[in-house]
Amino acid sequence: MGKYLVTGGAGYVGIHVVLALLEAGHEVAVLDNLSRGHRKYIPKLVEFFKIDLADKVGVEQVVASQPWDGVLHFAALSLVGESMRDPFLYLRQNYMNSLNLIEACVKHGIKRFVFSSTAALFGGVQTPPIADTAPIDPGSPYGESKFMIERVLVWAERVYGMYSASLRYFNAAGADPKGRAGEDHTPETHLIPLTIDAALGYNSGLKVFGNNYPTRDGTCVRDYIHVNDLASAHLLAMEHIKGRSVRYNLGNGQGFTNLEVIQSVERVTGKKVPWEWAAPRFGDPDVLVADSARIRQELGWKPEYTVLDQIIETAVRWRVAHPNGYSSLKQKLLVGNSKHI
Ligand SMILES: NC(=O)c1ccc[n+]([C@@H]2O[C@H](COP(=O)([O-])OP(=O)(O)OC[C@H]3O[C@@H](n4cnc5c(N)ncnc54)[C@H](O)[C@@H]3O)[C@@H](O)[C@H]2O)c1
Ligand SMILES: O=c1ccn([C@@H]2O[C@H](COP(=O)(O)OP(=O)(O)O[C@H]3O[C@H](CO)[C@@H](O)[C@H](O)[C@H]3O)[C@@H](O)[C@H]2O)c(=O)[nH]1
Repeated sequence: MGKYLVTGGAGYVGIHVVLALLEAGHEVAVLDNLSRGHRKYIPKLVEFFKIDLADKVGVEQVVASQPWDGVLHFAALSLVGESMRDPFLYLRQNYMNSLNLIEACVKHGIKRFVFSSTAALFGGVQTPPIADTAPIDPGSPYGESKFMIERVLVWAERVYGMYSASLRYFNAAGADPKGRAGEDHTPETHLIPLTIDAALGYNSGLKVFGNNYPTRDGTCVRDYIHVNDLASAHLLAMEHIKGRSVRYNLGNGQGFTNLEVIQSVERVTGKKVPWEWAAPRFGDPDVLVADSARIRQELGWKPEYTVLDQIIETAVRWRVAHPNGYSSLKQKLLVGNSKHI
């Protein structure tokens, strides 16, 4: 069993990976500044460091404090639309913060590092499905910032021998089937939780961004992967980082249009989703669908949740059980579409 440090472990994907690590019998500590995460649902036995990755000294103290078997790095700003509005924020913060962490890891002899990369590296210009060998062409500063971090990891390996796995996830979706965690961003900007909230009457309705993309119904296509399947990939990657670094595309291999997501939510909830057309969101790639053949072959990874309705059903169950998200005190705000970024 190992002891792992998880940055961004109070966030949506991070919390699910923390739970999976604990279930596998590992010890876990979380480093998070709580800017976009939730302290409340981190299990009590998990050591917690409230630190901003921009705090180079504080980050190094945490990395040096214990003999970590590995570091999993989720903490980041991660919204495509926001990054188009404030590109330098993303380029600076994601890159510099990760540099602080990676430098500390190298200095203190961390041997295994798993990094949350993204499908946004590809910009949607390739013919789907997109393999991990496809040319990199980020369509947003967010995607570019993640590519910059992948390059830092290349040099951390070449010069210092720190091996890493960069997992390029497509769209994370769903919630812990045991109901311990789910998606709760403020404001929420992601399609699936906003569509569910629209169906449940928790927001004023969904705006669908763009109807003129070169796809089967004119709306963008995404590949939705369940957070627990992402979590199992992280555990496998951590076990297998030995003697070389890897980069894997991680998705289900099936693309769904935004309108198909609405239809799925309607099937699962049995309710109509109120929605209307809105202007395209700057920076959105047309189609992102993964070819994950390499992680399947090399690590034996296999997603458990392959049907969109099944993925959405876990998210709906969590949302119905937690209408106020993680905070029992939080007032329900109509943030769905009025404040999208
Ligand atoms: N959600 C997706 O669909 C998706 C897809 C591909 C890649 N990713 C990547 O996965 C990771 C997790 O995504 P998520 O959806 O869980 O995001 P999230 O916003 O829910 O979680 C990010 C966490 O990082 C923390 N954080 C942010 N900046 C920090 C800083 N400077 N110092 C310390 N902590 C900080 C936040 O408080 C939050 O808890 C991100 O790196 C994201 O880019 C997400
Ligand atoms: O109110 C909304 C919100 C979203 N969308 C559309 O829904 C699709 C999916 O958008 P969203 O759920 O915001 O996810 P992405 O922008 O695809 O980005 C997610 O997936 C990427 C990987 O593909 C990750 O890197 C990002 O961190 C993560 O936010 C896009 O076409 C959006 O334009 C709408 O039409 N209306």
